[in-house]
Amino acid sequence: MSLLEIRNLKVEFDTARGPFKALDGVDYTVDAGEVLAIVGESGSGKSVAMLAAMGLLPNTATITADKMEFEGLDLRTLSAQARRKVIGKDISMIFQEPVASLNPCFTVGFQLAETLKTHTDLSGRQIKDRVIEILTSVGIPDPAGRLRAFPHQMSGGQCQRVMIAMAIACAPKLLIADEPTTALDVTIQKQILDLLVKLQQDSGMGLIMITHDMGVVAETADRVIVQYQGRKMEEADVLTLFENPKSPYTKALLSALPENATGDRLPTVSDYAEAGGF
Ligand SMILES: Nc1ncnc2c1ncn2[C@@H]1O[C@H](COP(=O)(O)OP(=O)(O)OP(=O)(O)O)[C@@H](O)[C@H]1O
Repeated sequence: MSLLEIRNLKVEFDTARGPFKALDGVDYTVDAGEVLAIVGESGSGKSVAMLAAMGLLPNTATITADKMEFEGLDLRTLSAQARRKVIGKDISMIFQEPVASLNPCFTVGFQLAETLKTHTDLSGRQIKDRVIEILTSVGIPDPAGRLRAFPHQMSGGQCQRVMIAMAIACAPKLLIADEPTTALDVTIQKQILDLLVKLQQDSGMGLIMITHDMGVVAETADRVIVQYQGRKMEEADVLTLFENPKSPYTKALLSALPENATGDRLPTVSDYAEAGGF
């Protein structure tokens, strides 16, 4: 049984300008121990798909799917109470804006402890020990001292490490990382990616990496789904995708990498599109 299995997922938003189809019949499967990258340009529906699976879309969204299961548990029919037991514990998510994702009014230690209080039966002492242990595992120096730090007293890279710590605090079976390095400096990006891959390998959890960056795909993924305008263009293992891309859109994405620039300007995906798109 797959960890996450979604069939024919469709999401439509009710907007002031009428219905907007953000996702049109996409399938996703992730197994334990696997890294799936979902890649595509902004607006292709990468985040919407995962937010739909986690039940985090606003009620202007109409979600349908033939199947949406986590370890065989039907996510479509879960009550709010049952969902809270799964989301944040067995499935957790990190977002691209680490500083904005943390609450500025509470210390890092408090926020981490809250996650553990919500999802475990650990005592106060055990929670403190576990918080220090997790901060150590995500590479925060002087973790005991940092418990009392507020998010604004930490760098963007450190805040992202704290977000990762919160996400893995309850040893999730599936971690969804939505553009986790986009807001960070290039050197820090590499460190955070390496950390995520190490944590994934050590724990054997499934990891879904949402990204628009083919470099991130190459560094992390086992398998890749390429999305464009709410549809799946291609799915392949990472080597096949880079060596033998099938879809014109994947070829365009790869051709538009800066290292493939030949003229005096960087190529864009649309340079490779046929009239009317892909
Ligand atoms: N709450 C909403 N109401 C209306 N439209 C929405 C809503 N949330 C997302 N959308 C639209 O759905 C489409 C897909 O959005 P999504 O955030 O999944 O894109 P993405 O591929 O993750 O891109 P990005 O990397 O920019 O987040 C976009 O056109 C977006 O504007």
